[in-house]
Amino acid sequence: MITALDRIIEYKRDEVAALKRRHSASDLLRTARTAAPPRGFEAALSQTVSEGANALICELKRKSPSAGMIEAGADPISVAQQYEQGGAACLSVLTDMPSFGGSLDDLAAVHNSVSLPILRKEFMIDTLQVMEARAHSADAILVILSAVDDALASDLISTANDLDMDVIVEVHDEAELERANRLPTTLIGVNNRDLKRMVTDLSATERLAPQLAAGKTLISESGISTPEHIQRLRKAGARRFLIGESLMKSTDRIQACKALCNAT
Ligand SMILES: O=C(O)c1ccccc1NCC(=O)[C@H](O)[C@H](O)COP(=O)(O)O
Repeated sequence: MITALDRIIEYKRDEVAALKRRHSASDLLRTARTAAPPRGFEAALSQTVSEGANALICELKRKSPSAGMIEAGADPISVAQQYEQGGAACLSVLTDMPSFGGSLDDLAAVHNSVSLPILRKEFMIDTLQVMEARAHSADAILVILSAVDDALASDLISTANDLDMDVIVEVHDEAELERANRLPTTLIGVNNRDLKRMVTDLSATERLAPQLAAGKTLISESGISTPEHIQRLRKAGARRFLIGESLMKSTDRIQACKALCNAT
């Protein structure tokens, strides 16, 4: 069965080939090393949790394969500022255009309008994309284990770490979590979205949370929209949450963020 992720990875190969035609690794590395210093993504999450709040990573997401159009004309600056005012610990900016309507311009605009650390949410299949992320001031990247083998995952992680960026390794099931537990990084995102059936089910976090290795930190991702969802996921041990669609659709993003930040 061909999933939405398979389709995305297919065109990502063309995008990466075009990126390689435009830039050499040494050019991108040079630009990456002169970008604004990383803001400390993982540290900001931990700081928020240590202060007793839920650490939200709030996402700019104009559309998606599962939801279709969410908000085509969303202004990245006002969305990011609303998230910041609502108490977000960090932001996530989708930079994929064909499926999510995002871009690197969004990343730059958000970076310039708020002081929160930012995840470049992209489908990483080459270390050049990591350098490109840092060159555009991203503070963290996502490594989706369904899309890469362990060798590539390790390369992506070490490239990010060399540039002082943090990494979320994303898993969907037990087999991917076993791989994530062996990788040299702390943050593990359990994605509640089943990419085959295109449905979200918070029980993914509940099932996988106890299987995180010692020293790993859980982030629950996708399908979170209410304080009751947060309360349920907190019972499974989650304190860090990646939330996109429900906040993008909210008519009052600031209040929606605050309610999720403070849910116990
Ligand atoms: O959101 C999708 O439809 C999707 C499809 C294929 C690959 C990835 C997809 N989403 C990326 C994400 O991980 C979410 O944007 C993120 O976890 C936030 O989820 P949500 O709060 O449900 O928007």
